[in-house]
Amino acid sequence: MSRQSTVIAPSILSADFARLGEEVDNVLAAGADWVHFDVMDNHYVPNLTIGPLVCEALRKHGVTAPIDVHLMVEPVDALIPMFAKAGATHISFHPEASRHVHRSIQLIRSLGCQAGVVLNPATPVEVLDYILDQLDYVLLMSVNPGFGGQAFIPSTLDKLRRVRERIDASGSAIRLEIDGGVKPDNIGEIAAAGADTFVAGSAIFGQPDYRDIVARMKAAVDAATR
Ligand SMILES: O=C(CO)[C@@H](O)[C@H](O)COP(=O)(O)O
Repeated sequence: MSRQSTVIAPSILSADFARLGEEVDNVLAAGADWVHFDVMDNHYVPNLTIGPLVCEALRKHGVTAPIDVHLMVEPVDALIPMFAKAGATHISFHPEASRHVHRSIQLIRSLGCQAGVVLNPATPVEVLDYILDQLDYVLLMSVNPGFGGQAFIPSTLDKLRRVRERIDASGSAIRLEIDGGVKPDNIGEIAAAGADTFVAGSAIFGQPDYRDIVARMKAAVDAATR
């Protein structure tokens, strides 16, 4: 398996927004690798969150870590340049929300960002067939998008294995990211099924000790993949 290095990407959806800069500083100082930035439009998903201004504010605050923007919006193309300008390093979108998926991927890459597509729990993996060679990462949703704090959908494990097979067969360094219901007690089996990049919101934010929870997650991944 051509697994990439382990990345823990806390979803700021579960952070205290009144203290966002401090929350992000603390979680990065605790050993997290990326900032996962959930953008919801109350149209593609039934919730409304944050936009490029907040991404830019984190950069101005001094955040230098990768910012992994997950667009849960429809349509997607107009927001891509705005997030690239605001400091996003990674931008992913849902294929159902773009009329021209290949074009949206090319747009992300043309702006110097890493491009990902996001598969909902009911989106078939075959959607990757004609775009995998254009992607830097695939994000599998293990909950229905729109809210933090939901339970991991178990059938995602089989889907992870199927996507991992496709990535390995491609021979390319494509990351496999998982998002939704990731906790210290299931991250090991999720890693064993093929994920290397782990989004976790409610499991991290709100915990008394970010360093402890991030370390426990990384240790569980190591134990499951060594
Ligand atoms: O994109 C989403 C939800 O749509 C996720 O990023 C969640 O925010 C993850 O939260 P937890 O399931 O880890 O609490």
